[in-house]
Amino acid sequence: MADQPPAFLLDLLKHHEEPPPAERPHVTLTFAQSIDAKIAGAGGRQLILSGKESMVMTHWMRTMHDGILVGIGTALNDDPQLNVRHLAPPSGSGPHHLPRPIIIDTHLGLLPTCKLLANFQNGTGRRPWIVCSSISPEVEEDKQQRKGMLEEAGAKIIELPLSPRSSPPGYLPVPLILKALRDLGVCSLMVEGGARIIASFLSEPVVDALIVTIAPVLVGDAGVGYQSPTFLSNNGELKARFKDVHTESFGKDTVVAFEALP
Ligand SMILES: NC(=O)C1=CN([C@@H]2O[C@H](COP(=O)(O)OP(=O)(O)OC[C@H]3O[C@@H](n4cnc5c(N)ncnc54)[C@H](OP(=O)(O)O)[C@@H]3O)[C@@H](O)[C@H]2O)C=CC1
Ligand SMILES: Nc1nc(O)c(N)c(N[C@@H]2O[C@H](COP(=O)(O)O)[C@@H](O)[C@H]2O)n1
Repeated sequence: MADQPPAFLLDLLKHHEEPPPAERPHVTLTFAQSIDAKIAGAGGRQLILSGKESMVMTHWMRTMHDGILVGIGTALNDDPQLNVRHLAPPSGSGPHHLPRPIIIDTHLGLLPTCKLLANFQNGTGRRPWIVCSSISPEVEEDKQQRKGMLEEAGAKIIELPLSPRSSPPGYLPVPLILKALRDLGVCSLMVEGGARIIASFLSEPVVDALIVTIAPVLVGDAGVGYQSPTFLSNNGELKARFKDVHTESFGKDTVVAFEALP
């Protein structure tokens, strides 16, 4: 097994050597999809779409980011670990860098028994950060209680104000999430999904690199896809927001990498 990330990742993410903008980290959006653009099965059933080789690529990518973000839908459905266990331990130097797990969880529905917290408790994972909407302790006793339980299990809770202008309504605004993470020292962020998080990040001009693993399978209409907003230029024509910069086979999968257009 290679002892460093694939060359295309080193090249695509070399902007990480530069400081990120003041208002957000460098952002990489990445996920695996079927050829019919599904990221999960019927009813959201988790699908292991990536083969071993592309999964190893994804774990190398995880080592290259300060933080790794998923939405609460993914955290509850998949109970992910977001670690780098598919990589062989490095020879010589210390262990691989582990990204900080970050969960976007408006209402604090994450289970204190989830694997991310268990891994932190047993010393194999970093302390998870949970981003939620501001709590009014007097009127939201239940949420305040859940906050206490999650903190007791090891989580750090980051509260952000929900704005009436939040888009979509009721969701934590992506720019606000990114500013908070940047202020906490996260300079590079890997966003893994799921469907709603992908749609939200695609609708803001905040994604620097987009890396999609395409598995040669058809999931069918019952599977879960993601929405990709349409952007039109002033004369009403479709406006490209990304340019494809690299395509590579990893085992049976195809990985396509894009860079944001200025
Ligand atoms: N193939 C792949 O690579 C991947 C597949 N998946 C799959 O995706 C599915 C989960 O996707 P989904 O159910 O959409 O859940 P998500 O993981 O996308 O989480 C979405 C939830 O996050 C909260 N949220 C708060 N602010 C925002 C915001 N600005 N934008 C979006 N969400 C926000 C909302 O919760 P609330 O309603 O509580 O406010 C929302 O419902 C699973 O089936 C999983 O297996 C997931 C990751 C990768
Ligand atoms: N790269 C990739 N390929 C797939 O086939 C997937 N289903 C995912 N899912 C993402 O990885 C998370 C699971 O991570 P762990 O294996 O538990 O470390 C899952 O929650 C999705 O974010 N990714």
